[in-house]
Amino acid sequence: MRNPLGYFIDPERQRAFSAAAATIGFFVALGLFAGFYANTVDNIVDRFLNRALENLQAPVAAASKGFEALNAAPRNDRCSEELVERLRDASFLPDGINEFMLVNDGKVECTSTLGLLATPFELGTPSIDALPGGGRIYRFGVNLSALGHQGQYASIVQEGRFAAILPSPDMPGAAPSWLALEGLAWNAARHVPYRLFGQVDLFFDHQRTNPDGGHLATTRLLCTADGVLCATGSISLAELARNGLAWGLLALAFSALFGSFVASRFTAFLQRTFRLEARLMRNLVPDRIQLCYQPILDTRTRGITGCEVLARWKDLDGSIVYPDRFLPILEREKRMLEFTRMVVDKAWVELSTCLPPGQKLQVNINISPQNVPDPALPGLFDRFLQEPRRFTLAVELVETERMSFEDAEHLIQRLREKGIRTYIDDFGTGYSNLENLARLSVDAVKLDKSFALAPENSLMGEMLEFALKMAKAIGRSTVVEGVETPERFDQLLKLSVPVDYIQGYFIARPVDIRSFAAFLAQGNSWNNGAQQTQRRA
Ligand SMILES: Nc1nc2c(ncn2[C@@H]2O[C@@H]3COP(=O)(O)O[C@H]4[C@@H](O)[C@H](n5cnc6c(=O)[nH]c(N)nc65)O[C@@H]4COP(=O)(O)O[C@H]3[C@H]2O)c(=O)[nH]1
Repeated sequence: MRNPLGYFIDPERQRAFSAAAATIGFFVALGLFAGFYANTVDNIVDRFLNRALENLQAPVAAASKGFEALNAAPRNDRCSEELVERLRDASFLPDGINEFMLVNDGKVECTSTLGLLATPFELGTPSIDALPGGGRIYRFGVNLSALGHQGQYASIVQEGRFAAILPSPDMPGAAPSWLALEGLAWNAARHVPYRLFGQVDLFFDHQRTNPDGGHLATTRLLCTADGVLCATGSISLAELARNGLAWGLLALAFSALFGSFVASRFTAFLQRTFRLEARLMRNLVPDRIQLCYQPILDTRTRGITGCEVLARWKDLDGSIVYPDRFLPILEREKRMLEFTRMVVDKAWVELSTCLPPGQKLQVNINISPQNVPDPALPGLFDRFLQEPRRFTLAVELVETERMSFEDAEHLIQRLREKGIRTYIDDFGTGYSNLENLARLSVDAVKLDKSFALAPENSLMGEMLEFALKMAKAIGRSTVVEGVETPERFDQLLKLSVPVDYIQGYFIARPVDIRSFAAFLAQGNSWNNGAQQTQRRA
């Protein structure tokens, strides 16, 4: 079954996952910024509403007391010395910082500080807000210089005939441009709200659109516990966006940066976790090793007398990885003995169960130069050696500059004592040469496939016969690999120096154990290549 992790191997998919990670990173960062900004806005609104409420409480309390005292008296409809005195008394109540006055038909007739006015002061119609329940509120901003009060006052509130001037609530620091505020003193008993300052109707807008006082609403309301004082704040989203544009752009840029940072970390993580090396190291298990068997033809009997065991590794996505890619990694990670053990064990299981008991076969196993000095290596082949009637073993080793002659010769001797043959593989390439070959007492030489694959009249082609002669001269058996065509096959059989064994696609490609067993069962015989080719055609 395909391992789901195999999905992550493909670089295209890794890029897609990284792009998704970048998008998530971008939106998370943007969300955090937005959350932080919303929280900051929320805090600012709260701060101003609280401050507004705090600042309203003292003057409103004083005004209420004043109205109570004035309205308690029986006659209060016309100005008189006695009424002015009472206006003054109301003004001097504890915390009484207000100016009280008597208003008839929108005209101030007397005040606590000016007494009886010779000319009644017109409060003016535009300042009156009509409210549900019949209340009347004079809007702030009336110029009261004529009453002797310099500058602007926040509000004139009126109950019945009496009115009071409430100073603008003391707001330390101006509210931001995106926040409009309104303060009301709500006389619940009489259903009369006195608007004390701010933008008209915010309170009623809020009541209309947010009956439950929704937290995320663009208007917010804060009232004292007794419900008498309320401050309403309204947030202008357009103004807020304009105001926060620079921060917004910065947040976008930072979020994009963060997104690309997340993507780069995620890509690095995927590449680290799913690079071939990491995949192989985590999954070097027998189940992932696949073996192929390539037949080896004995030129004297023209029959298949042996096979080379060739390993592949099955990747997480089910694809097959060839030795040229995974062997260098296993060498680097010093896992070659473990790997060779798995190959030998698996080859034993497959060959001993799938081949008929009467089938005699030489099994050629590749080993790594890293295995050569390892004293544990010869012991790996014991199971094969217990069935000498079925299997003989040969170990193929490639010469490298890293391999010491002493170690190699020691291994060859130990293997020979156990009845195992040794082959020099890929002779003619890399580090291998005739001098080295003569010094090692191997049983056979496998000429590198580049000899057989070379065009007939090329230098390499000519060298093939020469290399065979030299190998024969020092008493080694010979194997020619890489025979792909009937012409090359025929040509090899006609050489003055006979080749002992032939291996290559012309005989058969490396195949799995079932196909190999079927191939052997056919009992093909290669009397000559042309005949074989015709038979196959
Ligand atoms: N073009 C062409 N190629 C042919 C022909 N006949 C065979 N070959 C290929 O040549 C390679 C022969 O194996 P090698 O020289 O031992 O070279 C092997 C061997 O050195 C190493 N190797 C394979 N399996 C193992 C293993 O289990 N252990 C170790 N240590 N090395 C292994 O990997 C090398 C490559 O193995 P493969 O990729 O299987 O490649 C194989 C085989 O598929 C042909 O007619 N034409």
